[in-house]
Amino acid sequence: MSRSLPNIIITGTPGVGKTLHCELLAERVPGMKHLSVNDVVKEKECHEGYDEEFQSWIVDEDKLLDTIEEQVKAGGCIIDWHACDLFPKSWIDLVVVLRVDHTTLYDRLKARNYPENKLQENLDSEIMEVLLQEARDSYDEEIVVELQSNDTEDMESNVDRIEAWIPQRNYGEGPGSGRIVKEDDYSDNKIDISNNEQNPKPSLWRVLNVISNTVPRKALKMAHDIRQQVNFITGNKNKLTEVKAILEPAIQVDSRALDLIEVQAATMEEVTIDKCRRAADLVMGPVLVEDTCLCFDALNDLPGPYILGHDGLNKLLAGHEDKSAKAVCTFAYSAGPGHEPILFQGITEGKIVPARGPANFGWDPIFEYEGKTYAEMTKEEKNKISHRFKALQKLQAWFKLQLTT
Ligand SMILES: Nc1ncnc2c1ncn2[C@@H]1O[C@H](COP(=O)(O)OP(=O)(O)OP(=O)(O)O)[C@@H](O)[C@H]1O
Ligand SMILES: [Mg+2]
Repeated sequence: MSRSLPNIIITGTPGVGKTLHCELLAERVPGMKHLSVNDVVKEKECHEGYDEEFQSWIVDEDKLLDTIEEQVKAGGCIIDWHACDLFPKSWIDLVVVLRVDHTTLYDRLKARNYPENKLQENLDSEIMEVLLQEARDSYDEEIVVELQSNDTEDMESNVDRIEAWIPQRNYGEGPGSGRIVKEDDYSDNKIDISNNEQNPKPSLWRVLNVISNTVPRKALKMAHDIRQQVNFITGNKNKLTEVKAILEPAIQVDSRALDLIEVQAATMEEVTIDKCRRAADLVMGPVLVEDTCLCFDALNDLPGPYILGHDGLNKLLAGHEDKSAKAVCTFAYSAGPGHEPILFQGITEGKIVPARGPANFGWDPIFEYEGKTYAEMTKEEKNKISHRFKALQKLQAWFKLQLTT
């Protein structure tokens, strides 16, 4: 079926400005209509209910396509949604992927009161070019264009361009018939259609990260399937609280207290690796173990893993001018029995001082960093600079990488 006006998808991460662009275009170009998938899903009940965890409607894609088919086939639709791969190729003449600087996106999502985890997931998605990749994977390269949407100037120029690309002609008659973007259009670098081979294919990122008010069913199912979970082996409640505060909700942390005898080994890394292997065998699944130590510069990194009481630690340094120390945290993760543990280490440099602050977590009162002991800091302050935070940051980054490969 031919159509005299094209169908355009305007896609991108939540908050890039899809709706704003669609509304402006629909106002400007006679015959073009704004088709908001979010609205159709809710008004025509093209969903299978509400997912509380992701706070999104689960879209029934078959029902959605049936509902809009007639309208789209007639042409002149500006389709507004963050997913684009479900629309048949024969329906679509142009795919515009809006992009935005992540600081600008942060401000826009913050203004919408997005919770921090949802905000972060969407920012990650934008940085990883998830939707651009999805568009390139789903449609012919020459109909996919990337446009910046940082400010009103960008928006005006984008709308001018798209308007200029809508000539009256027959669309939808075989491959390329509706091709309205030509090589010359890419000359000023505003539009980049190059296939970026260097980027890892972020197919799993998409399902985890683009969390909006409506999500495709298959994306939501996969998001649940690949939720990350680890068993943190510890009997120390304080450590568990810190690890949960830093890793959740991205990675669900369950805890198990196992009695693991520590081997005598030359380095703290060897001790941690051995402990991790034995924990994975016992739990028969993914485990995370942790070791913390204090290393004094004046004592060639002793006492290391041999932790003494506050007094003992202070006395060790009594005859030394140099009170500088490193707090070292080493996590080891194993995916299960037979899987080689992977280490993540974080180091915070400070100095040893007479105890200050509440004495309810190990040597926190005697380790001073930039004028405050760990014990004098709030949990939030400590969790931004601590050796444990730095190690967990590496662990988080590694988990994310696993999802993209
Ligand atoms: N190019 C731009 N210049 C200035 N402000 C913009 C621009 N694009 C979007 N905004 C602003 O950012 C906010 C989000 O825009 P909009 O609602 O159009 O995003 P969206 O992509 O449709 O998001 P969603 O996927 O959640 O529906 C709005 O307040 C809008 O005014
Ligand atoms: Mg919108």
